[in-house]
Amino acid sequence: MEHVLVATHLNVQPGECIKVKGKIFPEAKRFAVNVGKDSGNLMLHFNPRFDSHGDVNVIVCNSMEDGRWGTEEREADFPFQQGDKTEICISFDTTELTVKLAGDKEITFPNRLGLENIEYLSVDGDFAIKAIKFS
Ligand SMILES: C=CCO[C@@H]1O[C@H](CO)[C@@H](O[C@@H]2O[C@H](CO)[C@H](O)[C@H](OCc3cn(-c4n[nH]c(N)n4)nn3)[C@H]2O)[C@H](O)[C@H]1NC(C)=O
Repeated sequence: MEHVLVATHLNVQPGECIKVKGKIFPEAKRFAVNVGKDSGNLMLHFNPRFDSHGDVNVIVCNSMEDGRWGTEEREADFPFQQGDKTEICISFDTTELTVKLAGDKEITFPNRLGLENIEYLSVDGDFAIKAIKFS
């Protein structure tokens, strides 16, 4: 699994926002943004799929605990286009994560791991990162 970016020791607190700006490859099949404690403990695996694992234009969200995937949640909205620039903003509190997307779309996902901060961020797949911003 190739990572486009891995960042650690971030200590992002509840209410703060992790902004990931970039460009989706023209022939993108999938990309993913992962946040959590480390690569095996993810509060959120945010995985837009253009055509991957049999999913077409679906956002798959999941968590991972000690290397084991949790139960997937699939989102109806798909505000992504291959070849487009996009920006996602991830924030969290003790109960849930919020992902702000283009077009004022918002997706929430339960904070299943109950983590109190985000130390780890990784981005992988068909996505060219332009900027990462913590605010
Ligand atoms: C229907 C058959 C059994 O269910 C399927 O089981 C697959 C394997 O677990 C599920 O795909 C995984 O879903 C995980 C989230 O729940 C992850 O998205 C996992 O991908 C991990 C991954 C791949 N990559 C990657 N980087 N670069 C590329 N090409 N791939 N990086 N991380 C995917 O391989 C897939 O989402 C799931 N589909 C359904 C409908 O449940």
